[in-house]
Amino acid sequence: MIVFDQVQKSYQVGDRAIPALHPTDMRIDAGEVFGIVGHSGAGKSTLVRLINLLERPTGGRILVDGEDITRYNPQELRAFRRKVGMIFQHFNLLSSKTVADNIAFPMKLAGVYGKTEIRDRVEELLARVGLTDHAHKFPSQLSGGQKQRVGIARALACRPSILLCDEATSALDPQTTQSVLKLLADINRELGLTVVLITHEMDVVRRVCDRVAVMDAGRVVELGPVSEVFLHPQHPTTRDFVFESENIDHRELQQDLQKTEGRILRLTFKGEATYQPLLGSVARTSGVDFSILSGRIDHIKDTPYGQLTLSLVGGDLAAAMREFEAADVHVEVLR
Ligand SMILES: Nc1ncnc2c1ncn2[C@@H]1O[C@H](COP(=O)(O)OP(=O)(O)OP(=O)(O)O)[C@@H](O)[C@H]1O
Repeated sequence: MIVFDQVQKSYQVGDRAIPALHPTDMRIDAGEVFGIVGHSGAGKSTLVRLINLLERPTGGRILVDGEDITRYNPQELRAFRRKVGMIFQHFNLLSSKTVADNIAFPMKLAGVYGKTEIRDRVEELLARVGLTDHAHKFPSQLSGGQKQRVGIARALACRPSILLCDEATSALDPQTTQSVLKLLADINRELGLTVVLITHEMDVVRRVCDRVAVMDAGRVVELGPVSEVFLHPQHPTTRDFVFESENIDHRELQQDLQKTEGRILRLTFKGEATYQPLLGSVARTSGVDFSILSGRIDHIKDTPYGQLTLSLVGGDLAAAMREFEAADVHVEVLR
């Protein structure tokens, strides 16, 4: 488990201290995929680089499995860093080394692994990321997705318990993004390692994360399970991210709503409720007429969800709302 206890970070630029992370309390559980979302400059990279002390906090304590890592001596810090792998947006591979040598590099650098152990581990990792046939190629001969797979294999070389991903899919096309995210999800599930993932796309969070922190101007402004934060965003920054990921133009939506009669509800279905033929039965029993203004069905990690915006006229509205709620549907009155 990673615990931030009043952690803060300012960068010294000349005689000015620029605050990048205001005092922050936060917990990342062992074995979860934890997303950090925010606009450029919000402080995401700073927060993540504090976890392996690539940046040192200017205040507060960072506890990993109960130990304050800011108090480690250089030897303890070197051993700790082997337990934390990292992957980057632009892969950061060594262009003069082959795929196999890139993966072996952190093990050689650590100086604590034998030759056979390194060779076996590289072979195992090449198979794990699906690059066995590319072992002797150089990074320039690989696609973006393949380069990131090398980055992932290299990050896993020393068997870390934490994997930090800094915009790991931002340079990839949508299809390659999906396959890299699937690989990260598989690794998290099979190896049980904690994944901390920075992104500016809520869609990435929706696909793989268990919990998410939303950052704005050096502060965590919202934090919770993805299903809560994604389906019921509270902070304006979070709402912007969710609307953006759903391609909703908020102004257009407001204009559409103004043209519509009656009560406007947003219904959120989760899990099995997503597939129930509920609208017809509610309309029949309550006598309410409805028209659908917008709707979508998708998944949050493996859980299906649906969201419908409806306008309702006539009938017994209170009875309709009771029936929705009894079926575990979250009802939000928009107007
Ligand atoms: N080494 C540095 N020296 C001075 N200021 C820095 C340094 N690194 C980051 N900052 C500043 O700290 C703030 C947070 O930066 P950070 O890189 O953590 O944000 P971010 O959310 O990761 O942004 P991006 O998505 O663009 O990478 C920004 O105002 C940035 O300009």
